[in-house]
Amino acid sequence: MAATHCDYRFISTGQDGVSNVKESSTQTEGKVQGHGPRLSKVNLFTLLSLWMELFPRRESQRRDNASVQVTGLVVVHEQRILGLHCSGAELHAGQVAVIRHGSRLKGCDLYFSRKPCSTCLKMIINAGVNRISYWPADAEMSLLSDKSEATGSHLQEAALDAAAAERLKSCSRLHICVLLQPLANSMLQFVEETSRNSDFLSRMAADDPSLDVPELFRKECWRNWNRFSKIFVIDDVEVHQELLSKMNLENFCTEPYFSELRQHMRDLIRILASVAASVPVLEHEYGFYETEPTTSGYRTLSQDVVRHCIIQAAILSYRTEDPKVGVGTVIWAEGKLPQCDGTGNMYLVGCGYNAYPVGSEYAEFPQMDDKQEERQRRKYRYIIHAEQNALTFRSADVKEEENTMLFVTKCPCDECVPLIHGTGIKQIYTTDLDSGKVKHDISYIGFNRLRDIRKFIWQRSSVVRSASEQTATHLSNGNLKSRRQGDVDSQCNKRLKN
Ligand SMILES: Nc1ccn([C@H]2C[C@H](O)[C@@H](COP(=O)(O)OP(=O)(O)OP(=O)(O)O)O2)c(=O)n1
Repeated sequence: MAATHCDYRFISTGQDGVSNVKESSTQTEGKVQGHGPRLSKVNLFTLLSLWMELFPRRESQRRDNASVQVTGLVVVHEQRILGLHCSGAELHAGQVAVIRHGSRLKGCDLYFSRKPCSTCLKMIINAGVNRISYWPADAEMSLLSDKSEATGSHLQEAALDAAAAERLKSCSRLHICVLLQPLANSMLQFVEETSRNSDFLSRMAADDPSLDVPELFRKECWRNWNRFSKIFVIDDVEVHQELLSKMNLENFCTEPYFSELRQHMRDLIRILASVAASVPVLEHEYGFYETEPTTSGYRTLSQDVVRHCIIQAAILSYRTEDPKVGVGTVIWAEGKLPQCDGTGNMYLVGCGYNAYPVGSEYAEFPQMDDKQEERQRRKYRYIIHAEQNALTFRSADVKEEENTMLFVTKCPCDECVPLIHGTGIKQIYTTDLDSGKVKHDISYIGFNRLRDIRKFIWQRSSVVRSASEQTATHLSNGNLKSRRQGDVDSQCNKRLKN
C-alpha cells in the first residue's frame, strides 16, 4: 500500500515496499526474518504509548476536565526509549515531556496515544523534536460530541485547537504523522500462545494443577479487549471517519486504507489485551509480594502500578531476538521532583529485552538452546539479557538516595544478579518460577541469596497463604496439607474461573 499523504503516513511494509520510516534499529536491524515474529519498533512504541495512557492513577492525579483526555507518551531518541509518560492532574503529556527532558527533546521521536493539543504542539515544535506519531482515534482535546462534558463551547474549543494544530504543523518542518505497521504474520497467534504460557500463569498452574489456565487467560483477554477497545477503537465507522476528517486525515477515510487502518488498530489492541492477560488481575489472591519483608524506608508500590510496569516489560519482550524466549525489563525510580507526570514521582531509568550484541548481523551467532549437544553452538554465551540491555542503555543514572525498582518478566539469573546489586537497585519485582534452578546453561541460584535488595515475587497473597499455613495438618497419607487449604483453593479457583 502506498503512503497516502505527504505528511500523514500510514507505513506499510507491503507490496510496494514503502518504508519512508526506515527502522534504523541499533541492535536488531535486518534480523527479523528467520526468527519468531517480533514487534517492529514503531508498533512497540505505539503499544507502549497506549499502555501508558492506562497507567493506574490515584484520585489526586485525575484530571477534572473531561474534554481533555489522559494521553500516553513515549519519548524515543535514536530508536531508544528515553521516557514513558502520561498526563498528570494539571499537565498534558507533551508538557510533562518538556518539563522532564527540556532541550534533550531535540531530534527525538514522540509517540502519543492521542493527537496532542496545540498548547503542547507549539512547545514540542519549539524544542526541535524530529517527529510526532499519534494513534488515529479521538484527540487529546476530545472531538467527540457525545462526551458527557463536551458541551458546545468545549467542542468549539476543540475545533479551534485542531485548526491551530494544523497551522502549527504546516508551518514547521516537523513530521506529524500516523505510524502504524501491519503485524508480522502469525504475530497475534504467537503473542496469544506465549502470553498464555507466561511465567506468571505457569506459577499459578504449578501452585494449583486443577486451575484451568487457558480458560482464565481467555476470560482475561476478553475483559481486556472490551475495556481497551472502548478507549482506543471508535466503534462507529462513520464517527471514526468524521473524526479523521476533523484531524485533517481525510486520506485515511477512503477505501481500502480506512478498513486496513481499522484492522491494524484492532490487531494492536488485541496484542495489548493478550499481553495484559499474561499477568491476570486477581486482587487479594495473587500479586507481587515480598518474600522476606524488611523494614526499609522506601514505600512499596500498589499492586496495580507493579502490574502495569511488569506488563510494560512484557510488551518489550516481544521485541526479543532470542529464537525461543522473550524477556523484558523496565527500571523505574521514585524521584524527588514534584509530581507532574500521571506516574506520580516515578521516572523511567531504562528498559530492554534480550537480544544479540548491538550491530550483529542475522545468524551471526549461535541460536540453539540445550537441544544442541555441542555447547559451543548454543546461544547462551552470546545473548545479552534484558536486564543487561536495560542497564547498559539506561537513560538516567541510578541514584543512591532514590528508590530504584527493576521489573522483569523472568527471574534474574546469576549473570545479572551481581549487576543489579552493583547498580544500586533497591527493589526487584519478578517471578521466581526458575529461582533456585540450573536450566540448560543458565543458573538461577543467586537470586534467593540476594539479601539487601527487596524482592517482590508473583505469588498467592499472604491472606491466602497464611490461611493455609495456620491450619496446616498432616493428612492420613502422610503429606503435609492444610485442612482449610482445600476450601481456600476451591474458593480461589472459583473466583479465578468465574
Ligand atoms: N532474567 C532473565 C532471564 C533470562 N533471560 C534470557 C536469556 C535467554 O535469552 C533466555 C532464556 O533462554 P532459555 O531458552 O534457556 O529459556 P528457558 O530456560 O526459560 O526455556 P525452557 O524453560 O523452555 O527450557 O532468557 C533474560 O534476558 N533475563
